[in-house]
Amino acid sequence: MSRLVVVSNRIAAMEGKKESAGGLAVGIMDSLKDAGGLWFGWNGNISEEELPLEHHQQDNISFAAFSLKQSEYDQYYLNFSNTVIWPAFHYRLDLVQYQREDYDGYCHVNEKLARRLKPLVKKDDILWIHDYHLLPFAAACRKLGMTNRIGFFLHIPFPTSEIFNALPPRKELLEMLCEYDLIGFQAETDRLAFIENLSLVTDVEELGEDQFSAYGKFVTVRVYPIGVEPDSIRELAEGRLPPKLAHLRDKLNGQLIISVDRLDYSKGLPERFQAYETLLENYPQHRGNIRYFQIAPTSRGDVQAYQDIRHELEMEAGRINGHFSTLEWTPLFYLNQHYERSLLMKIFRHCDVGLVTPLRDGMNLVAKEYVASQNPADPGVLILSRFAGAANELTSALLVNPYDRDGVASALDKALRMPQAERIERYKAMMDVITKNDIVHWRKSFLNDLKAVPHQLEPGQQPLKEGSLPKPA
Ligand SMILES: O=P(O)(O)OC[C@H]1O[C@H](O[C@H]2O[C@H](CO)[C@@H](O)[C@H](O)[C@H]2O)[C@H](O)[C@@H](O)[C@@H]1O
Ligand SMILES: O=c1ccn([C@@H]2O[C@H](COP(=O)(O)OP(=O)(O)O)[C@@H](O)[C@H]2O)c(=O)[nH]1
Repeated sequence: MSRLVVVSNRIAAMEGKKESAGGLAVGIMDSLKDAGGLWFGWNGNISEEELPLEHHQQDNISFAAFSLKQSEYDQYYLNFSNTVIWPAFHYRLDLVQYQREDYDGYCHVNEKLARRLKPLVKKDDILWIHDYHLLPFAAACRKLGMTNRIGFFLHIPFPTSEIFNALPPRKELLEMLCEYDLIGFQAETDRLAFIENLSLVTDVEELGEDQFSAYGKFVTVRVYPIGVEPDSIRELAEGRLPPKLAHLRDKLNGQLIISVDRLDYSKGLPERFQAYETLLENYPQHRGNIRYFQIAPTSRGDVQAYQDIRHELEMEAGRINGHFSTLEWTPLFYLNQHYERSLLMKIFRHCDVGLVTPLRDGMNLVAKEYVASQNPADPGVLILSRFAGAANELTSALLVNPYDRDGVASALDKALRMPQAERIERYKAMMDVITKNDIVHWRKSFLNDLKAVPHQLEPGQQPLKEGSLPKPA
């Protein structure tokens, strides 16, 4: 029987390791728990020695984890993935710092990982590759003669051509992506942007619904919005708050606003703090009666732009508290630390407003988790950015433009005053979508399609010739 092999840069923490805060690891873990299989990815360690893969079994999931050399971590992860692709794909060309050797290092790591994975893969295994670190992975596998079905899911947005054209290796990246049998995106806008970009660099023949031929390859391109596990979130959320937090909850009178994000410039944190400040300025009746908690664990702290955003936020939080605090009241709690996900779901349930306002986001699982954690009889209100993938599904949230601080302040005021009947109605509409498009639906629809779509290498076809991956002209 064919096995599922998942490859992603970030994997869920193995026993005894620090948990990583990111939607990709959460989503894949939830999805693999059910299907079982092999999960191949980075163990988070740097080592100059070429260490054997770290193997570990957890229920029906086998983990195989590699470490990276310092130069690989720098070029593949920090520089090309997180200082070129991540900012560009989140529409921040001003933060892109491209160097040709980083792109070479990125392709080199992809080729090396494909070589390390190959001995673990059986002929009829199905490979599911995740996210922007691994755009060239299928091309690297094909070069090694691997004929398995290989699918790819992009967790972040795919930019339109005005942005994508600025990337020097844009043609090579698109050509390598066409080595996948199936490419999945979070939203229709991402899918359309990919097809538009592809059509600008090569002849694309439309073969049928969502199916294209380009560079002599068949590729199917569809949308699969990632979901959550609503039942397990509800169970976690219903559990008891740890005594210290329960005590704090009892002490805090008034309404609570919560935000949880990796500390990332794409999440719109300074803009959000300023919107909260506008709320306190323009709606003084809330002063002394509300508290805003921002949980923001450090992420990618070795990248300069992430250090800059951290300093900016510290200053903003200090400024707002300095301006509005009284002896009895602190308006903003900024917690720059990671919280266990099981605890977050309980915290969500006790908060009246979930404030999720990224400037761009592939999906944003926190938005779905906040809703799924609520008490159906007395739910809180979700305020959600129009620019998060989740806004395509959670249309009953209060949708806002995160750049419009007056608009966000007004939505906060509305949320804090919303009658129970309206909160219940909006919650029910969102739960219907969250339940229908849950994580099982995401996994099953992607994998069923991957098994059915036209395959790159039908029997008799020759794999790609040996040689290096295409380089920029
Ligand atoms: O692995 P890191 O560099 O520490 O970063 C954490 C993850 O961040 C990104 O998550 C995305 O995937 C989520 C689930 O699909 C989605 O909801 C969110 O909008 C995305 O930003 C990144 O894409 C992952 O690769 C990282 O592991
Ligand atoms: O301190 C934290 C912060 C976040 N998360 C989890 O990390 C994921 C973040 O995913 P999301 O899609 O919102 O954004 P990403 O970080 O992947 O861009 C969610 O499941 C959060 O519950 C967590 O467990 N602890």
